[in-house]
Amino acid sequence: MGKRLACAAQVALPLDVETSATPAGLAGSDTDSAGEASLRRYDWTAVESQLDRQGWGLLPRLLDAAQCQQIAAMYDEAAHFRSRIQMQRHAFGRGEYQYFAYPLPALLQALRTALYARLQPVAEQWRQQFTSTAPPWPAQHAALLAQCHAAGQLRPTPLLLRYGADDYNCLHQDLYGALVFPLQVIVLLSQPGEDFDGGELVLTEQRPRMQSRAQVLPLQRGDAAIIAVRERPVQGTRGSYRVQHRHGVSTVLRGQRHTLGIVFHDAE
Ligand SMILES: O=C(O)CCC(=O)C(=O)O
Ligand SMILES: [Fe+2]
Repeated sequence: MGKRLACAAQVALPLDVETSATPAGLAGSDTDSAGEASLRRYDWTAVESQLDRQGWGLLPRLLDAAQCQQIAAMYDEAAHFRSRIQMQRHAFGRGEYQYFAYPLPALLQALRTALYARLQPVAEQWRQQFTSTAPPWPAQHAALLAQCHAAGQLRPTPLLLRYGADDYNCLHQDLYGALVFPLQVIVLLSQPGEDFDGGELVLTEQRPRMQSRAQVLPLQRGDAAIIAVRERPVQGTRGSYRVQHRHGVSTVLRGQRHTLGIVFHDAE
């Protein structure tokens, strides 16, 4: 099971409930180009500058209401998933989520591939700013997955989360192994104020020797948040330094909230 770095310390790894069946996912090149087409309408220079300045960026209405509904409904179809995690059992919070199995549903596969291609230049710029000795991030997501698989990170990380009243998600980082692509995407599938109240996505940032700052991300149904997985570089007077990030969800006060999480590296 992958490592999810919880509130302050690394916690015990959750036990997977393996599911045997796999869904019939269609991930053809037509779907992949549809994924690219849906991203073309965004101003990526603006998104990149949001990511650099605040560690998160927004893609308003990445999915329409029907697509949100379609993905949220998968939660009850066990064949889509490889494991189910009850957050309370692992002190991750309260509520539950499921990891998708390969092959991913076509829409999700297309989004993961197309989003990676758009985010790779940001990751690459961050890598260079960190003056890291790590190798460059490959341009294609398939090449990143090949690297993950060679490193023993074989299991798909995209997940579907379901929260009811009183559920919440502790501050954490989605690491899952040594190979960590620095950006991830969270799509809100439910409408705040209608489907649920409360349940805000929170991102904290911690600068060296400073107290943590919290940012609440303003999401509507279908909006995607791109967030830093672990850290981002900030330019200081004497070179770049690392700002640490964690994310979580405040308590849901009423109703039901679904989110789709897209992590680009696979899990140990
Ligand atoms: O439900 C949310 O908004 C957060 C989901 C999450 O932690 C993730 O996708 O990694
Ligand atoms: Fe997460």
